[in-house]
Amino acid sequence: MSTKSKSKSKKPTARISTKKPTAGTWKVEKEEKIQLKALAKDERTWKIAGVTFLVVSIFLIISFLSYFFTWKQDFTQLSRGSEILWNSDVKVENLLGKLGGLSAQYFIYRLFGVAAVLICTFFFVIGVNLMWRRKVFSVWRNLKYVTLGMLVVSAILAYLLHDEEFRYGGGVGNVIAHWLVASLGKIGAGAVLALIVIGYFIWQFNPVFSFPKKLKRPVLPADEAAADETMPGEQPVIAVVENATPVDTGTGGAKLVMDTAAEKPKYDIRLINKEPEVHAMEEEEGHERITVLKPTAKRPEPVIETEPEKDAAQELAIPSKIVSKDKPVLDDNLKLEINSGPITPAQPAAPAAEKKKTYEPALNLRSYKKPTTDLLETHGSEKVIQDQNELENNKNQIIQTLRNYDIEIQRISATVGPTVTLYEIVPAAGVRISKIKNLEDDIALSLSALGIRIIAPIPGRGTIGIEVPNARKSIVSMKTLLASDEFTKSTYSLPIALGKRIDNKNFIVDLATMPHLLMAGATGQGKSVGINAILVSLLYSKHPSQLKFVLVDPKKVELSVYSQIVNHFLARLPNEEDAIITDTKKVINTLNALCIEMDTRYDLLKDAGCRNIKEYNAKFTERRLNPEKGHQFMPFIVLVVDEFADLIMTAGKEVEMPIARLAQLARAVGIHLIIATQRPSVNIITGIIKANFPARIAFKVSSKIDSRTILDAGGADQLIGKGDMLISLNGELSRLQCAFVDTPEVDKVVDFIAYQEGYPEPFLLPEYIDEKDLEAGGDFDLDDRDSLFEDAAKLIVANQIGSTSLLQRRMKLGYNRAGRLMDQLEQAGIVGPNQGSKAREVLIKTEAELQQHLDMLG
Ligand SMILES: Nc1ncnc2c1ncn2[C@@H]1O[C@H](COP(=O)(O)OP(=O)(O)OP(=O)(O)O)[C@@H](O)[C@H]1O
Repeated sequence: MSTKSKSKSKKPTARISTKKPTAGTWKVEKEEKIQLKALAKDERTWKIAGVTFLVVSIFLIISFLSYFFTWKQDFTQLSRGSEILWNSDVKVENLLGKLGGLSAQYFIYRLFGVAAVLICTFFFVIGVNLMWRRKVFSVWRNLKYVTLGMLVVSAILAYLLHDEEFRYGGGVGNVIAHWLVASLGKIGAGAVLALIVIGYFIWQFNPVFSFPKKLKRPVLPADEAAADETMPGEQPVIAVVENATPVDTGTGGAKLVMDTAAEKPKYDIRLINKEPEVHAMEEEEGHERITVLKPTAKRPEPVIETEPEKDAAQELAIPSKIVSKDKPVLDDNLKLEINSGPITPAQPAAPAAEKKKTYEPALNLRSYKKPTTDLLETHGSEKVIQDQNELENNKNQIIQTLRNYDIEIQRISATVGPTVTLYEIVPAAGVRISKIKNLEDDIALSLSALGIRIIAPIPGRGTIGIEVPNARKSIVSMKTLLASDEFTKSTYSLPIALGKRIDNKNFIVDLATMPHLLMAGATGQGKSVGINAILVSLLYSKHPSQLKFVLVDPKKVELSVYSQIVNHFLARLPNEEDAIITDTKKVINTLNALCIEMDTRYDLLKDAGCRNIKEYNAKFTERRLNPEKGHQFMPFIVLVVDEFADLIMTAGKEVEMPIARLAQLARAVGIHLIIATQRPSVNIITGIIKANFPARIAFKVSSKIDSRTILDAGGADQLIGKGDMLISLNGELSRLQCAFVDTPEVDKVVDFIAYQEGYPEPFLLPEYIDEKDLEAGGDFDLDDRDSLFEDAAKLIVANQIGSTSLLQRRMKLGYNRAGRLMDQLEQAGIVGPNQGSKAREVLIKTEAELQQHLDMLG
């Protein structure tokens, strides 16, 4: 079903009684239903409900808190129950009056005691979710915790404080505690409650229990030290080295020589809050490993204390213990036992293996769940229909037709696919293949079937193939492909389930290796379904932190459904409202912004010494790249352009050039392109585009020329439509039946994702300002400074590097804007002139000086 038909079906429908209605009643009934439905859908209704829940939660918390102070005075009155509400003579002290007092008395005294305050969070969570109309917090999880928490806490408080005047555990707590004491005795009940608390803490915090033991060999590999470049807000890593002999290296750092020959450890070494550069060096004779530790300047310099054993102390350049100024100094008699267990609560001395905790990009949307296959439909029976008569008839006709042209065959076999059957023939010796190929039309005519395609020869098989459409075709459901082991267990970076081959094997490929895809097909032949199949595959396999889409949809309807997941999976330009781009001018800006993103990513890769996004992300997740230097986890970016012809017609080179540039270079940095067009003519799929899109898909096209344009081969004109397609990949042409995913299914998948918590905003692409607009701006006028001028000046002065790419990276700017800022900084006398490939000189040395300078500029 196309989107157009979908929009029709989405209109609210009124259920109309089949009884013949009288004119008056019929109208009222219909209107009422529509109004109620509309009311439920109206966002204001949701907001009002949300505010109501929030008010209830605030009401309860205030009345509960007040109750803790006023219960004594109010108790007798409140015990009379709701009757006091109507009795104006009754006065209570609770801040929220009689209703507040009654609610508090009910929840606290009758039910859960102090633990009743947890119930307020439940109303709060529902209120917030309703207000924002999405799952900001998980109601189900909250309900679990609140219920369990109230039961356990009330029971514990009732058990511990049963003699108190105030009912800390409430009625429910008392009942549970009494029952436990009656069943298990006082000690048994206490033990059970303690067990629940301890169990909860173990479950929640998973503490490490281990006996103090001596480590066999020192552990401080280079990559662990690199991992010490902690993420902002994290605990500094504590490295523990034992059994080491520190020796002066003369490099300003220190060398720790691990002496495995020593019977007992010479030194216990502990580094706290260090930021070392660690280099693993070659083994030395008699020593197991050498590690050079060199503190860097940025963090507080460690104070070094020495506690060598006996006279070895004199040889040492560095001490056996290094502690930071702002951390508590460790006990002088450091013992190895300290290593194996937690040292102090503030300094989690994790064992070496645990210390190397990797950065998990998915953790910032921790509760995100990938869509499940039950959201999708199974279309038709899925079974390939083998009609024996049809097979026999076709076989005989093929043999007969070929015989008419004096072509004898040795053998014929058939493979029945979802849409076509492949007859493979082995011709008799001496028959020229080109002869069979030339007879394509005649064979088609005599088989009186559309869509005959002759493959002569089938590469690698030494046979000639004749594909004949099946009389009854089966639909390949997306659901089957996504549920298949090939898909669920695939290790691909960007797995896409495209469809089934003629031999019914699932065709699942990695978009990351393709690395870009060109799609063509006449209208109504399955292109939109194909694009949806690709997008849905990716949505099923990737977490929002790993993938972002840039969607270009000049037709405005095809991809609009994905706008709901803008904060999960979409990228957009800063200051743009719509993430789905429909306007040609914005497409140009977006493509150029992607080029900037590509360049920035290349800079980061270069800085990290990585060749591609995979290596880079691996290094980043191992915490070997410093986010303070602009490094960040790179999600894949997939650009989808639904109607490329429209763009090329209106914008020509302005669109073609950035697309070609991206197609040439963007693969290594994880940017992949999917470009679709209805009109695969040479002025649209130009040489330069074609050269950079090695993977191409053709649905049915209207002419052989179109087929040649897209595939460099005929055949696409003979496809039978409805998702029948040819894919040219790595120089090989395969016929597939594209997976079918209907628009309502896509809706469901998108809803499933949209309902979950997303990021606060879409992934932002760098800003791109058209050079033409810049030129129009003319010379820099100090009164007309860029809004980021001051920030840029501060950044440059703080770093003392006059580099445009620094501005680009740290301020997430496009090249043009960063360049313009740099020019303005030059004209303001903050940096010197351009020095080619070298960074500009920074003329102002301190922040104070800069402030003065800026004040002077006014
Ligand atoms: N893989 C498929 N399996 C079965 N039927 C399909 C498949 N793909 C498309 N169809 C059928 O063909 C119809 C048209 O497909 P689709 O909307 O994808 O065409 P299109 O090429 O995008 O057309 P347009 O360019 O006009 O939007 C679908 O509504 C569906 O009925």
